[in-house]
Amino acid sequence: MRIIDLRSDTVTRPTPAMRKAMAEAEVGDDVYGEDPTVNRLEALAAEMLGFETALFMPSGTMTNQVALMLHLKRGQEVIAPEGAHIYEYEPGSLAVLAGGTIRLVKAPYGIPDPEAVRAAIHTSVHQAPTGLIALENTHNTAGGTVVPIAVQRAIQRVAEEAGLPTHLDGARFFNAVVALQTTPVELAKGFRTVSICLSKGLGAPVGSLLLMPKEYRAEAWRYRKLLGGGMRQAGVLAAAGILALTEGPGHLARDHQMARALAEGLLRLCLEVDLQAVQTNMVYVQIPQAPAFVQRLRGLGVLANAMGPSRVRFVTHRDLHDEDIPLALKRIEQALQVA
Ligand SMILES: Cc1ncc(COP(=O)(O)O)c(CN[C@H](C(=O)O)[C@H](C)O)c1O
Repeated sequence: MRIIDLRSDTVTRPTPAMRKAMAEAEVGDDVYGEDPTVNRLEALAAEMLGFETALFMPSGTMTNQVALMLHLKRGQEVIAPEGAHIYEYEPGSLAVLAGGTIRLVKAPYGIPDPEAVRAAIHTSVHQAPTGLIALENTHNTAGGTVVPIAVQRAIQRVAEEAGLPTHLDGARFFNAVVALQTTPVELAKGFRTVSICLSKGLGAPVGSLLLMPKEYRAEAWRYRKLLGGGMRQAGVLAAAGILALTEGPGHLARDHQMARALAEGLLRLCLEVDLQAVQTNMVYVQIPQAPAFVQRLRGLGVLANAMGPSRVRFVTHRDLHDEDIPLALKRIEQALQVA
């Protein structure tokens, strides 16, 4: 039975072209800055997003956390949208590594109100001083939803008026670029730092990049080393990362179409799906006893994640076959009947 893996776009495996590039990659010791393929990847990412430099790291958690360490002094607070990954799924790293706290602001569909962000900025001596404003685009737990550029700009203005830096968790940055039909430079503009993942929808096996001004690089490099993220002949991974950046974005529109088709199919099964939130490659659906449902579904050959007691997430990605969505819907219907 073919297993249809809809748990996440992190499950994407390297393409044959990536494996060939990995095998042939020119490498050196990246801790000495001598891996030519890593250097090429970092220069390519910086050029694509309009930043002065980029640093290659093993995960998006690390690129986010190094950014938080760069921006926050101990005891400072980061303002972020409710449901932010840096709060929900980066196991308390903010407190452990940056020594910071977090203040979540309401963000329907992952979109905070700029005035709510302004109101959340701490100025009183009795409060943890705000040190950073972070956004997430696309926003994972809101449904893979997109934050409009106008809202990003408005929040960047709020930050600027308060003398605060901004960070973008762009784990699915290119999904937002495709959904907004904009350019990477336009979407990244105005942020002090941007984290992007190569290992999700873009298809690389490993890796993320932190985009930043060049004056941050030395400190970011040190934090990466401190966290054990200094890699040696990482060109083997960076070679796949280069293809992820050059060829990956072209596949994302299909992922988004498949998610839409899945969402419409789930609605036909009378399941509760907010179609307005299905904007990229994710579909969240309300299903009672979600963990038990996901287990039943696994037995029928479809993998998904329960993201709460009654919430299931399905994520589409480039490794899926065209027939996988109709087949998955048939199996989901069976899993519902068994309940
Ligand atoms: C918005 C965002 N920012 C950062 C990360 C962290 O990336 P990695 O540390 O997994 O490379 C993720 C991973 N998200 C993973 C997934 O969606 O399956 C899990 C939840 O951690 C993310 O969704």
